Amino acid sequence: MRGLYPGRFQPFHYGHLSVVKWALEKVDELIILIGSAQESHTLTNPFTAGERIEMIKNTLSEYDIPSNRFYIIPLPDISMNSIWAYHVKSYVPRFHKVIGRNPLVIRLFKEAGVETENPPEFDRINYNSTYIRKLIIENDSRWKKLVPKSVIEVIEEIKGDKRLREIVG
Ligand SMILES: Nc1ncnc2c1ncn2[C@@H]1O[C@H](COP(=O)(O)OP(=O)(O)OP(=O)(O)O)[C@@H](O)[C@H]1O
Ligand SMILES: NC(=O)c1ccc[n+]([C@@H]2O[C@H](COP(=O)(O)O)[C@@H](O)[C@H]2O)c1
Repeated sequence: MRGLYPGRFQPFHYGHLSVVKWALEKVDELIILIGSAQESHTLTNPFTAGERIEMIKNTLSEYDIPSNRFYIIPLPDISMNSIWAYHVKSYVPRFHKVIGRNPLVIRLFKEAGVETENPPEFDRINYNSTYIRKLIIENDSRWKKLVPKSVIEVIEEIKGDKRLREIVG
């Protein structure tokens, strides 16, 4: 059984990691779909698809999750929501179930006849990328408590915190 977990992961945080661990108790393999792969250097999507791949791959390795249990696949958005689920299907290995809490994503896959499952919310107040980006912009180091060590390392290596502050102006 293979599952699909879509998200923007801007950045990948402990809530996302908890969803991945939760999903891997239900499926043999998980496809982590990095959506909006064409986006970067904006307030809501500061990191490139490649940077997000590094964050996720390094985190899963940090947590000893075997690499044969997951795929990390970036995918650009398309202009038609009505065919997005089919667009995803045509780019990734076959999957049996979609895991996620984004209502539009769930709706589009349900309409395409794909089974969906909602993971629980893991401390959504703190594990929330919008909040983490806000803390980074405000130069508030509490963001470092909300993401895995591997994510801090990637953000520091690419000077992603400085990038975000400069984008905001
Ligand atoms: N703390 C969490 N617990 C459970 N699910 C989460 C949590 N944070 C995000 N998710 C889910 O993970 C998927 C990808 O989320 P996403 O990358 O948009 O993170 P986010 O924290 O919601 O970011 P943003 O604030 O930038 O939208 C979505 O289905 C979202 O509902
Ligand atoms: N028309 C489309 O391309 C389309 C539709 C629905 C979701 N998506 C993508 O799926 C991802 C969902 O992730 P989030 O829950 O992080 O927003 C986003 O990258 C979003 O752009 C794309």
